[in-house]
Amino acid sequence: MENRPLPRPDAAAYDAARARQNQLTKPPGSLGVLEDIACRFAAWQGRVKPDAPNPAITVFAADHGVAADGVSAFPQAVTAEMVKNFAAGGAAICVLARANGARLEVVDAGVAHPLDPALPIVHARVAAGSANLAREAALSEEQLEASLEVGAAAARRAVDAGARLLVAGDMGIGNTTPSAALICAFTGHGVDAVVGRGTGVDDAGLARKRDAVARGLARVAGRALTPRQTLAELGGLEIAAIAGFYLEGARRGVPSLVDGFIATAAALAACRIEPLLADWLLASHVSQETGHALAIAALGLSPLLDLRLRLGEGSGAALCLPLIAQAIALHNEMATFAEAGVSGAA
Ligand SMILES: O=C(O)c1ccc[n+]([C@@H]2O[C@H](COP(=O)([O-])O)[C@@H](O)[C@H]2O)c1
Ligand SMILES: Cc1cc2nc[nH]c2cc1C
Repeated sequence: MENRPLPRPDAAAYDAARARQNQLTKPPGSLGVLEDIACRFAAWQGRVKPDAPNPAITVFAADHGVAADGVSAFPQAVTAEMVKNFAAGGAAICVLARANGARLEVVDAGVAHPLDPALPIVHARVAAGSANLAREAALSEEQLEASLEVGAAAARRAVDAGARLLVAGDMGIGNTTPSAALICAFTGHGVDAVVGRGTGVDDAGLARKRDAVARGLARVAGRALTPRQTLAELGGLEIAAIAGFYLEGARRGVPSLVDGFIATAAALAACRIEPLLADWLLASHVSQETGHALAIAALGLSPLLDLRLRLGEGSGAALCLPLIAQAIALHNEMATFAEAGVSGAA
C-alpha cells in the first residue's frame, strides 16, 4: 500500500457550509449533528453544497487462529457459511444495502474454509486465517502488507464506481478478540474495560477471551512496536484490510463511516499509522460490545446512533445512511431566510 500523505479536508468549504447553515430557515444550530455532518461533507468534497454520498459498502471476511481457544459462541465454519449468505443476498447487510441503494461488495481476505471460486465475491484471500495472537504474531509482515492492499484495492474500486462515502463491514468468527487486543494496545485501556461477549459467549468463554487478549498483550508489552507491527501482532486479515480501505479512501478524498467494534479497532490502527485519517472518519453507532465507546472516544468521534447493535457486517453504518443523505438534502435544498422572505433573529 502507498505511503503517500493524506489530503486535508477543505477548511474554506467547511466555513462556507457553516455560513450557509446559519442562513437556512431555522434557528441556527437547530438541526444539531445533521448540520455538522453536512459541513463535514462540504469540507470533504471541497464545495459548499456537497453531492449525495452514493455510498459503497464492502464486507471483508476472514478467520482467526485465536478462535481455537474457545473465544466465540459460534464455530469457525460460520465465517465461510456467512460469506455464502452474503453472496446469496440473505444477510442483514444485504437487506440494508438494498434498502439504501448502496453498492455492496464482499471480499474474502482470509477465510479458513476454501470458498468456491465461482462464488460472486472478490477472491483476495491472503492466508487461510490468521495465526493465534495469544501465542504468536497474528500476521506476518508480508500478510499485513497484502491485507492492507486488499482493502486499498477495494476502496479504489468503490471510488472508481462513484462512491463519495465508504462503509467497511466485517465478518470473522473470533474477530472481537483481536479487535479488543488492538483497542487495548492502542488506547492503553485494560482488558476488563474492553473485552466483551462478542456473539454471546458465556462467562467461561468471556474468561478465555480475556485470557487470550492478556496473553497477546503480554507478548508485545515492552517492545517498541510501530503501529503497523502492533496491527500485525494482534490484528487479523479482514481488520488490516479495513484499515487499508479507510486509508486509501481518504487518500482519494473519500470519507468513511465507521461501523462497530471491529471496524473501530481497524480505524484506530489506521489512525495510528496515519493520524490525518481521523479527519476523514464518521462514527455510525455505539455497539453493545464492551469497550466500543472507549474506542470511539479514542478516535475523537461521537456515534450517531445507539440501537444496542452488536452484529458487524457494516450494519450499523448502513442504518445511518438515510440520516446522512437527509442531512445533505436539508443543507442543499432548504431555503435561506432571504430566499423565503422570513425574518432572521432579532
Ligand atoms: O461490530 C460489532 O460491534 C460486533 C460485535 C460483536 C460481534 N460482531 C460480529 O460477530 C463476529 C465476532 O464475534 P465473536 O464472538 O466470534 O468474536 C464477527 O463476525 C463480527 O462481525 C460484531
Ligand atoms: C450468524 C452470524 C452472522 C454474523 N454476521 C456478522 N457476524 C456474525 C456472526 C454470526 C454467528
